[in-house]
Amino acid sequence: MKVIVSERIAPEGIELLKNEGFEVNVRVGISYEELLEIIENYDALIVRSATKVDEQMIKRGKNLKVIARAGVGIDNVDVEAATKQGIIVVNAPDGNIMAAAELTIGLIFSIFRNIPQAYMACKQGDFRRNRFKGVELYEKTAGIIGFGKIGALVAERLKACGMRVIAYDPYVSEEKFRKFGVEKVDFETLLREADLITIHTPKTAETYNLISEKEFKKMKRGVRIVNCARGGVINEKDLYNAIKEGIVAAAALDVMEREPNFEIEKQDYYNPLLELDNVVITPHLGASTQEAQVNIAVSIAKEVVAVLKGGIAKNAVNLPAFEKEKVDEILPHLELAEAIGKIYIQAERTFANKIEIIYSGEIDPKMTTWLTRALLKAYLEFSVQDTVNYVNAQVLAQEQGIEVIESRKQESGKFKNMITARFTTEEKTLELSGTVYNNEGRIIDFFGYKVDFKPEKYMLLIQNIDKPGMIGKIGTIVGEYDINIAQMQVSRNKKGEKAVMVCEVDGIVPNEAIEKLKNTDGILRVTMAKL
Ligand SMILES: NC(=O)c1ccc[n+]([C@@H]2O[C@H](COP(=O)([O-])OP(=O)(O)OC[C@H]3O[C@@H](n4cnc5c(N)ncnc54)[C@H](O)[C@@H]3O)[C@@H](O)[C@H]2O)c1
Ligand SMILES: O=C(O)CC[C@@H](O)C(=O)O
Repeated sequence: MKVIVSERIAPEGIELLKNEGFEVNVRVGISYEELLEIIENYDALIVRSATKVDEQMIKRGKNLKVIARAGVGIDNVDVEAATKQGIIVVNAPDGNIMAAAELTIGLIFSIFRNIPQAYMACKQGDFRRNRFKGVELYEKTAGIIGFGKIGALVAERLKACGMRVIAYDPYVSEEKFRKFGVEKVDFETLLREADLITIHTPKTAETYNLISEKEFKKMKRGVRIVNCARGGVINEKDLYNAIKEGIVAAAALDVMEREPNFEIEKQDYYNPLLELDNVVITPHLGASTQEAQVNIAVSIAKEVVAVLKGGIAKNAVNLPAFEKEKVDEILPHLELAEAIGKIYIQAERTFANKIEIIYSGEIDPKMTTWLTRALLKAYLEFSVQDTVNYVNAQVLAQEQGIEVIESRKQESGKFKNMITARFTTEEKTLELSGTVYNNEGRIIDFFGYKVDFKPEKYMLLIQNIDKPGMIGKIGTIVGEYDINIAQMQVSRNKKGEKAVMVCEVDGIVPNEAIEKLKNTDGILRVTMAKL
């Protein structure tokens, strides 16, 4: 597997990838055109904020399995195009939040006390301090737009400076505002009341140019503005005018709509805001601390390893999200859902035109889309040619004409939680159910037979007539092929009628042995399932 890294990330991440046996090509500053030429040779692409991963790049990346954004914002990656191509997009949502919050605070102090300007003057031998009289944060109102991870860290710090903190974020619970002691306000109130406005939203269609001429006109005269989130959220031309008109006293921007190439020492980059003395500009430094860079590189490398090795990416952005603490909880459920999909398709080998998945009891509703995808992925891996993964499983199922119905039930009988999948084919409907207890998935209903077994790597699934001697016959035949039976579950609904046996075996039972088993008196069906 080959990984290309197009921007500078900490060596700890590169080492981690190499130690996992991947070939890592670090090409810091590679041009868009060159990356386009070679991207098809790679399984993973690691970028920061400067590499444009657009639809064209993604289409050319025929072998890409994962695009990793070493940072938070993924606006430089066409996630939709990646999803369509079944490419997992991962980011590192937490690694640099403290770094970005602290830079924000630094920029706020800079523009309240003119620190960069005073420093520049001193460097030039001018120590006159009267030009740099600032204002205090104490008892002023700070307006935070975007009360997410970084917004909340900034709020805590500004409160410690004695500021009144108000925030606008329609997507955050009242509870979070209460927890941080921050006043929830609407957008208009924030614009009207804030002495400081600091932006912490992602760049989306909704936030693009969120602060433009109209908004500047509603602001307090003398307001100060910081953007350490994403360029484009503030309309730069309108900001320029608002500063010239004296509405905005000072601004600090770590991000801009068009950013220069951060790898080139000197370049022809022009932005009129650079001409204004009361604007402080930094080169997208928010994430640039030693700690954040190591955090991010390691986190992203782990994600890439997980995807390339067929595991689960914790920070996949084009998959339904769940909190990181939930990983341990979700994993056994995911494995169980996959096992159900794999067992059904291998046991029946018949296309189901309808799959109903019923989640009962204590299963976090946020998990269920993942579980459904896991089940479909496992099912489809046996029936479609394309590479199936969590991202494209639902789309592929739809394309295959499978009606997928997901539902929830409160009661789960004697089990704490239960996943039931009902597969409907042209002829019949079959059910498989499982539960997770003690962090382990177990199948509890095997096509209408009550069982209790842990899905294992190799399983021999047998339907037989319930009569004496069957277990012995099966053991003898697989034994002839040097296959050991590690465990066996037998279940019947009525004495003397049909029964099932699920045998955990130590390896794949050869076809010849399967044929022998099928020709044995009393055995109705035999399949080998590999999970
Ligand atoms: N300068 C840097 O180097 C740097 C470093 C890290 C993060 N960032 C950027 O900082 C921003 C915030 O990051 P985060 O980790 O806090 O993200 P987050 O997802 O935790 O928080 C973003 C918040 O914005 C809110 N939001 C979305 N649309 C909104 C709207 N229209 N109005 C108001 N609020 C809205 C969301 O509800 C969310 O609470 C992102 O843009 C990220 O890319 C920049
Ligand atoms: O790559 C960087 O340094 C910027 C990171 C930052 O903008 C982010 O969104 O995480």
